[in-house]
Amino acid sequence: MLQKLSFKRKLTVVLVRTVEELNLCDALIIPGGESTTIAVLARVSGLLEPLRQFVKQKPVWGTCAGAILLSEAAEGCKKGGQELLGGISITIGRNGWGSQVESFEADLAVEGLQHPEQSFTGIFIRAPVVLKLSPSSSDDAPIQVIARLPTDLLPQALASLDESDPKTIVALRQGLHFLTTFHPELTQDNRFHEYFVRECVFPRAV
Ligand SMILES: NC(=O)CC[C@H](N)C(=O)O
Repeated sequence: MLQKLSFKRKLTVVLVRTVEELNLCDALIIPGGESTTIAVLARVSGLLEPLRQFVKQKPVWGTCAGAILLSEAAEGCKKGGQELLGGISITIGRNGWGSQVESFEADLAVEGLQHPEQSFTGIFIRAPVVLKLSPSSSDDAPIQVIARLPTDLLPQALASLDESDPKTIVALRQGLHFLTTFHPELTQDNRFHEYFVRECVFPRAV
């Protein structure tokens, strides 16, 4: 998705599996998958602490499981809890829309993307739900909501939610950090990738 974008500046994409590869990067996307597994693999490959340091300094976007790892607190974790990287001051709930069979797609209106008049197809696969926004100190960057799930599309169990409830938030940004609870990379639409690079990565690159 990133390689299909064209910017005036050069963008080099690296797959990160080691500390050496991480050290090559000015920004990082943590993909979806399974957040507990990603955390365990990060620990055994010696990446957990380097990732925590990276998150403190550089732009990071987490999609779905990646969004869980970027959250300061998570609910619905396996016994014994789960290691997180933190970076975004929210509490997130794993598998908040239900199991795999309750995965769904929804057309989202998103501000800040190119061609904002065109909706974006959000693909939600055992997606997490934003439970609480909790900026802990006045030093924290403000949390900016980028997209919400329209209340008429909410799963039955959540249908009565007020549209300003944090649970309707499906994309948000705090400073250099960005999360989507759905999977933009599973569409052919790279406007979220363009947004992340334009808004979070290039403005601070020297
Ligand atoms: N599509 C996904 O990334 C699913 C995330 C997964 N349910 C988790 O809790 O880690």
